[in-house]
Amino acid sequence: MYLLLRNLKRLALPSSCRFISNYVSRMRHLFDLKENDEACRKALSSGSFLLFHSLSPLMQKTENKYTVPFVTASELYRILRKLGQKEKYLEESVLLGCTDSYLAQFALDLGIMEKAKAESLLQGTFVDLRKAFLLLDGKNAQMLSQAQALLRWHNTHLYCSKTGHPMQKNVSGSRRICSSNGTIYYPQMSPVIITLVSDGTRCLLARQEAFPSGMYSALAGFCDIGETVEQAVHREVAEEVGLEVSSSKYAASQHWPFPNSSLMIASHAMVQPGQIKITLNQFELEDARWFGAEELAEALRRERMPSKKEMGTIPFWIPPPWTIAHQLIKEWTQQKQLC
Ligand SMILES: NC(=O)C1=CN([C@@H]2O[C@H](COP(=O)(O)OP(=O)(O)OC[C@H]3O[C@@H](n4cnc5c(N)ncnc54)[C@H](O)[C@@H]3O)[C@@H](O)[C@H]2O)C=CC1
Ligand SMILES: [Mg+2]
Repeated sequence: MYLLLRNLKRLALPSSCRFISNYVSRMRHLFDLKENDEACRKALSSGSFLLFHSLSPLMQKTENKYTVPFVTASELYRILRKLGQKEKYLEESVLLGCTDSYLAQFALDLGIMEKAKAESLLQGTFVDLRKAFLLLDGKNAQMLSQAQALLRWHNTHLYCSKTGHPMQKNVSGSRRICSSNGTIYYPQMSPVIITLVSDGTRCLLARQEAFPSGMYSALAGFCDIGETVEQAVHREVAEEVGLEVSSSKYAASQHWPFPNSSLMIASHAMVQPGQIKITLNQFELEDARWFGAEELAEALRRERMPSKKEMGTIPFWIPPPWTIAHQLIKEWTQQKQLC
């Protein structure tokens, strides 16, 4: 009965597309591809693919612009053959989404193949994702973030953590199943808070030693088990800069692939009146400072990471426009300049 209902539901999908919005019908189509291995296998043969090598995405440069190409299935079959792989390798792909015309989009890592040969056949370069993020716009970066996080999760969950037996991925990559006892594992994300602390006239940005030179960002930190988002904001600000938050307000969220896969939950926070003395936690941060609206407005006007050659020394700069940190800084600065 269940199977009959499932099949009827699946059969009903294309005709129902006439009555519901494109978005809803695409989401139903994707749900079907995630749940149904046969449908997803079929979608692989007409889909398009973002390619990675050892988790570094393929990028192509045309004039001064970097793009992230989607390679068609037929082109990919041809390249796999030239790299000595069988067509079956396509099933290592993970499903990302689908186009407005229901063509499925996947990501595939060619890490077991020769990198230089793959780059030459694909006329592109596999670029470290952190570097790629500084060269791309928001839409491309968000797609790469999702793709790399999913590929990484599969790559690091080859065995069941309970039985030690190998796990198999379903065709879409929405889960892995233990070959011994059937336990299902789903891709995981860690909740991370990111908060822009303000004293009413300035806001606080900080940098870690590992950040690129000159870059400052909002305070961020992983949520502890058992904590609410508000508690995590309170604790992280106290831990990292020794200040006490009096209120915080949710702003937005963003998926972030580093160091594994995080859901960044962004907020604006205020400190207790008069509490503005920063006590830096030197295990976590290299520096933290208060910045005024003028200084931030200037940083927002700069499009990209400043070049050393142009500027002599690297001035203060903030994360790229599509990052949630940038969005928080922009919102705060716009609000201050309206006042
Ligand atoms: N998208 C954006 O605009 C921004 C994103 N971020 C991201 O926020 C994340 C968290 O920021 P941090 O200041 O590094 O966090 P953090 O302040 O919690 O410190 C990191 C330390 O937390 C510990 N930790 C606890 N749970 C962890 C987990 N699930 N995974 C890894 N480490 C864990 C580790 O000891 C690690 O060294 C980073 O991944 C960073 O890339 C940071 C700033 C801007
Ligand atoms: Mg932190």
